[in-house]
Amino acid sequence: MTQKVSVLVAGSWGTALASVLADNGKEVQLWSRNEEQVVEINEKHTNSRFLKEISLSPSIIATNSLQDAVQDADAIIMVVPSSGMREVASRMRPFLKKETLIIHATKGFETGTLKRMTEVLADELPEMDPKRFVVLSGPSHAEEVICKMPTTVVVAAEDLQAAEAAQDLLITQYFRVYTNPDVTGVEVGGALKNIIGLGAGLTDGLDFGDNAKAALVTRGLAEITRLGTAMGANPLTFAGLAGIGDLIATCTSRHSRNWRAGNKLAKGIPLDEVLQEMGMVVEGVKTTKAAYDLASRYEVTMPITNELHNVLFEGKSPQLAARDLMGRVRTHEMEELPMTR
Ligand SMILES: NC(=O)c1ccc[n+]([C@@H]2O[C@H](COP(=O)([O-])OP(=O)(O)OC[C@H]3O[C@@H](n4cnc5c(N)ncnc54)[C@H](O)[C@@H]3O)[C@@H](O)[C@H]2O)c1
Ligand SMILES: O=P(O)(O)OC[C@H](O)CO
Repeated sequence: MTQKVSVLVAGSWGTALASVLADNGKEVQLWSRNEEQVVEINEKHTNSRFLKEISLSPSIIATNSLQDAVQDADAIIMVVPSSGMREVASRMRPFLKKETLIIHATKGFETGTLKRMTEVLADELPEMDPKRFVVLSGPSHAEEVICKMPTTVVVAAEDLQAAEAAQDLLITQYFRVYTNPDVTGVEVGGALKNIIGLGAGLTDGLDFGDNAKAALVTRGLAEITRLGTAMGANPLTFAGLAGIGDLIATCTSRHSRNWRAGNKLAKGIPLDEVLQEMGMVVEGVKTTKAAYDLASRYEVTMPITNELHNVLFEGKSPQLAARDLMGRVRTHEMEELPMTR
């Protein structure tokens, strides 16, 4: 029997994942709260606001009804920005079957609570087994996936069967899906790489050069690993797709919203104007604040996050932030490894 999969919501990434599912022969519903967008997807098979000039499979059915999208679904992929995860999860709860597989592909923490997205899902969907919540992450820009360009991602769940079920739903010739049991690591890696993506956009915008960007990515990975490990992640996860893989994509791609936002900040455009101009979610901004607070909660040193926080929210100039990063007290590369003289 054909599996029914619903994707919530019809932003860039949700639409690209709906497309992968349709190519994989699934019966796909794509939920949006925007009526005009639903009509456009069903009648013209386009989603022009998010993915210009792309024709979608006519088999993707858009709907405005959350009940229709949720009630008969074998699997639901949640791709709402982190700011909307709790609201959408709570609204779908009355219609949800216990057996439905819940996957999320959102990269961020909840503002205020600092919770990971599977923790927010566990709060709002208490009838569901949290071990079966799956997170999908990795280097995957919607603009390339929608064109069927070769892409690899990782799905993580505590329950291997749930991760494999997600893998089965999505794996295609051009979309290769790996499994990983480390939910915390995959969620933390996916969220924190956006901070470094913003920093890479700033670095490139200030013409700091390739050495500086390589340093940012490498030392960024060090602080992601430090916080992630303190939160319970396996450090090896950060050497994988949800860590270094996604850092490379976000810090080097012209598609990256975080890189583009950082690049605009380097031109002196104020943050609120940058976000307005982007018109798409830039998760790294809220994640910088969350990571700054998490670093304090877990007593972890995160100098890049700290300086980016000062640039975004305290009015510090990026040039001064870079100077202060370079001028930090001297240290050795692997803090955990003892040095001998
Ligand atoms: N775009 C990508 O290539 C990509 C790739 C991997 C992961 N992601 C992650 O996916 C998530 C979504 O990103 P995106 O790029 O698709 O965003 P987007 O800006 O393209 O679209 C977001 C959509 O969510 C809708 N929305 C926001 N709040 C909502 C709410 N409370 N209820 C219902 N709808 C709501 C908006 O109207 C919009 O349609 C982010 O966490 C992002 O980091 C994006
Ligand atoms: O466009 P960005 O910077 O939000 O990144 C999108 C994806 O997370 C890349 O894997």
